[in-house]
Amino acid sequence: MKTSDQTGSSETITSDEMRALEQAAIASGRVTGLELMERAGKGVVEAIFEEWPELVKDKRRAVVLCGPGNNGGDGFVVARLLEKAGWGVETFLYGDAKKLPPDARVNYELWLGRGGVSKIEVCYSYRWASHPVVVDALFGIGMNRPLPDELRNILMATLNCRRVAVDIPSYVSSDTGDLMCPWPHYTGQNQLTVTFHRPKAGHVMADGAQVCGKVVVKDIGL
Ligand SMILES: NC(=O)C1=CN([C@@H]2O[C@H](COP(=O)(O)OP(=O)(O)OC[C@H]3O[C@@H](n4cnc5c(N)ncnc54)[C@H](O)[C@@H]3O)[C@@H](O)[C@H]2O)[C@H](O)CC1
Ligand SMILES: [K+]
Repeated sequence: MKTSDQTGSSETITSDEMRALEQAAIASGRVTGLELMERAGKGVVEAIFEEWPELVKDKRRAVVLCGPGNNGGDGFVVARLLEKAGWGVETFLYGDAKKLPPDARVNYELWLGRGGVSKIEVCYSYRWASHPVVVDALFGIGMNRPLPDELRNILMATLNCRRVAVDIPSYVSSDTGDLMCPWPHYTGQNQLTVTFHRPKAGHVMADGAQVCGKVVVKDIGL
């Protein structure tokens, strides 16, 4: 597993340490959660074009799978920035938009100004081959229980696409690298994982070291 680190250190941190850093930066007034989310989404889009430069010129199609928390919020930022770059973007939300945390809700609303959001159930019968990029923004460091079967099945159907995990694939524990659902171990190919500030243990340990594929660490100014 390669980590290309733009922040100068590949030392891993825990999800608690990451949350504490984010909260301290926000509490200091140096930055807002919304600014951190925008930087995270921008970092994901940068990493996509760095990893697959051939995608820069064409107007491509992407699917963004957004979850009920701030990882989903990052996904709505990615959707907006790709659409602004001329891509055709479809977003799907797992959960209730009305229950999104504030920063994610802002980015959900911002995205609504540019495109629709479908319920994740629509993905159950999706033809994925026509989408070169699928962004997994379902769960990040807040994942705290096994992935529901219906979400696992959707992610399994995307194995042949260029897959981009926001922060961490939604079936990997960010603190242990354990798989949070039955998942084939060989699936690191055409998988890009874009995380923020520092790699997490889940990117370099246990099964996470395989299934995270190429891990890129983006600085979000913490
Ligand atoms: N804090 C910030 O300002 C920033 C956060 N970033 C991104 O945010 C995520 C962490 O967001 P958080 O809301 O804490 O957690 P998640 O989005 O990962 O998910 C929480 C959400 O999902 C529910 N949940 C957890 N596990 C499951 C499951 N297995 N099945 C169903 N539902 C589940 C849980 O109850 C919550 O509702 C971080 O990874 C970053 O991507 C920004 O990057 C920077 C700013
Ligand atoms: K994710």
